[in-house]
Amino acid sequence: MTGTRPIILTCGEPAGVGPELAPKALAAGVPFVFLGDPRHLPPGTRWAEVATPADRVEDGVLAVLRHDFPAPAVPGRPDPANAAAVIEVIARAVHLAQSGAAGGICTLPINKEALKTGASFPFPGHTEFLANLAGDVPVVMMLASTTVSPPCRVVPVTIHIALSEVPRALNPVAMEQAIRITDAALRRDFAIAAPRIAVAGLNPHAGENGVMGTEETAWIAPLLDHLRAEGLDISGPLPADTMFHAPARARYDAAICAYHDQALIPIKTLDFAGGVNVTLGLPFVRTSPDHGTAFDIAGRGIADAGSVIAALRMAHDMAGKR
Ligand SMILES: NC(=O)c1ccc[n+]([C@@H]2O[C@H](COP(=O)([O-])OP(=O)(O)OC[C@H]3O[C@@H](n4cnc5c(N)ncnc54)[C@H](O)[C@@H]3O)[C@@H](O)[C@H]2O)c1
Ligand SMILES: N[C@H](C(=O)O)[C@H](O)COP(=O)(O)O
Repeated sequence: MTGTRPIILTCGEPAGVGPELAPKALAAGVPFVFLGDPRHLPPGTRWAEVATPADRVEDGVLAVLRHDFPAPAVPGRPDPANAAAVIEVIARAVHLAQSGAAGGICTLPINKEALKTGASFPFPGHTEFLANLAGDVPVVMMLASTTVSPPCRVVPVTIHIALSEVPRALNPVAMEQAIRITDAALRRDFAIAAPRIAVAGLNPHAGENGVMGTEETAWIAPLLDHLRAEGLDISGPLPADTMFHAPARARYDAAICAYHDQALIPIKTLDFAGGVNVTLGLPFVRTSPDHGTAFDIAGRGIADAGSVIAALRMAHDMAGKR
């Protein structure tokens, strides 16, 4: 069965919290294989090398698909010499997922700056890199809570761009694409038969009828009317400040937001330890914890594994539905 194929857990930035979270993630209780350099794992980790994702290891032992890095990992201090290998690991995991050898991928955090400095990484994050590896397919980034009720699921239409560029990048084509991809993924991957989507405005009070900005009246509201006429269940444009408290969240399954922080502040505030980043629209399953490399605590063994555990379980669950 598809859902029983292991998930590939990519090592991410080895100077971050990724390598210490990998053995803790065994608590997820789903089959997965760590793809990275075993020399970066914390001392005392019980691990065994496997040749393919399907190979079995003893319970309580981390299965490792070996990818040798040129330099050791010093917690909190990314080495530019390792940047290219971090990128190779992601590409190798995608290949394993696309070939059918793995059920999907779950990515431990990368440090964008370290990859840019060390390997001229031309993408702002995994999301854009994965879309490129998949053949430049349109994707959206969704972050989903796993431990709060009603759930919080958010999709920023614009992702890793400067705030000053948001009004120009936010347009009807991008918003419609985000809504359609989200609607389809909620049906396919989250088993929601009739998804309810809420759309945030860009401006305070969703523009308050043009008094505080005109994007809502000029094109967001007409676009939503058009999609409603097609049968999509959409509310909005809504004032973003009042759409994330519990009674408001009970009225929708996912919130489409204008920009990164409008979307990610509510989810990371409500469920930092259980939030999952999932890329929708890819031909393979990809999830990730919601946090970054956490250089300030890396190597101390105190990083919370809740988010990566939730991400592995979600990837396994999604793979089973495909
Ligand atoms: N999926 C990804 O690859 C991903 C996701 C988010 C951020 N990042 C990258 O990570 C780097 C650092 O980003 P940041 O500092 O904004 O966010 P961060 O999530 O790394 O850290 C923010 C704060 O949360 C704490 N924290 C993070 N993860 C934790 C955990 N598992 N347990 C306990 N505390 C934890 C950190 O110690 C820090 O105080 C950046 O380069 C960013 O782009 C990558
Ligand atoms: N924007 C995400 C966040 O702040 O959590 C994060 O940078 C991860 O993005 P990728 O999955 O594209 O690396």
